[in-house]
Amino acid sequence: MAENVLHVENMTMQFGGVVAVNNLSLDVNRGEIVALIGPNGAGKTTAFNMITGVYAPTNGKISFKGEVMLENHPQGKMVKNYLGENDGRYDKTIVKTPDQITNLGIARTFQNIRLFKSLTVFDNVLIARHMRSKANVFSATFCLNKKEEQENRKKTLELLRMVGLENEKDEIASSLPYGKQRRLEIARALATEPELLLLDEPAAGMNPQETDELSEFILKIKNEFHLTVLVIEHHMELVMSISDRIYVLDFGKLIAQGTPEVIQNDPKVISAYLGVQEDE
Ligand SMILES: Nc1ncnc2c1ncn2[C@@H]1O[C@H](COP(=O)(O)OP(=O)(O)OP(=O)(O)O)[C@@H](O)[C@H]1O
Repeated sequence: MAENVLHVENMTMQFGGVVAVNNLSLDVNRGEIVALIGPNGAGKTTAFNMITGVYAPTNGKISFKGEVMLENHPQGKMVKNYLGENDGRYDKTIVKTPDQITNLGIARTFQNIRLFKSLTVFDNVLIARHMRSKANVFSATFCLNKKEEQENRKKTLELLRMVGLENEKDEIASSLPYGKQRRLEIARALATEPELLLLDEPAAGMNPQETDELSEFILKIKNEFHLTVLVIEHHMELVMSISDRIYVLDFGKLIAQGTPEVIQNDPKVISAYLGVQEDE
């Protein structure tokens, strides 16, 4: 039987009077690539922000590898103002910071590339490794744990080799072409040794050749790093070519789920996208 890695249950995020994500449930099993798609403003990034601890959900529960990782229910003013479903179903408040979630084995990239632009490719990845290892930036700077730092540097180089950025290791991050900056951002996420990788619009801003290379790259790192992947993407060709299963959000609500074939032919999905321009 498939081993569940991520289980999202009745997750709702309400900002004031806006229900950005409305009672979303989804599962991602070990080794799968699952896509979360939907028109602009459907709530995809908000869903990622809850899973990675950026926002505490207003209501609902999220488990990672069978253990409850986050749980919440309407509190304070929201008790009266809650517009979502399943009110009263959850009674615990379990919160985690993004760092704690990274340490559990979940890493993400962002819609807008977030690199240390003036640092080298090597240092960008090395800093990300410090998130995971006992040595922090302070102890690394002052060489407090030489052996561990040597190991970090070795692993950083190995990772750059695996993602095809070894030749660019001494280049300044901002000088890389766009496609390679995206690859570096993914390498930084991999440096924290995740089991679950969340990619937020990895093909945004890429040309067709870069997008094709990205599809291959995602499949390659999935296999080489034994990853489970949840990806938000507007680029339908990429989504359909790499995903095992797809969830579709519209106005915060799940409107369809299934294999790429099922989703492509679902009238609800087609109508949600009608008139909506695809971001390339
Ligand atoms: N911090 C916030 N405060 C208030 N409203 C927010 C906040 N973040 C998101 N929203 C609203 O929640 C809704 C969902 O936004 P979200 O960015 O999650 O959509 P998305 O599907 O990722 O869109 P896109 O494809 O354009 O990136 C939108 O109506 C947005 O304006």
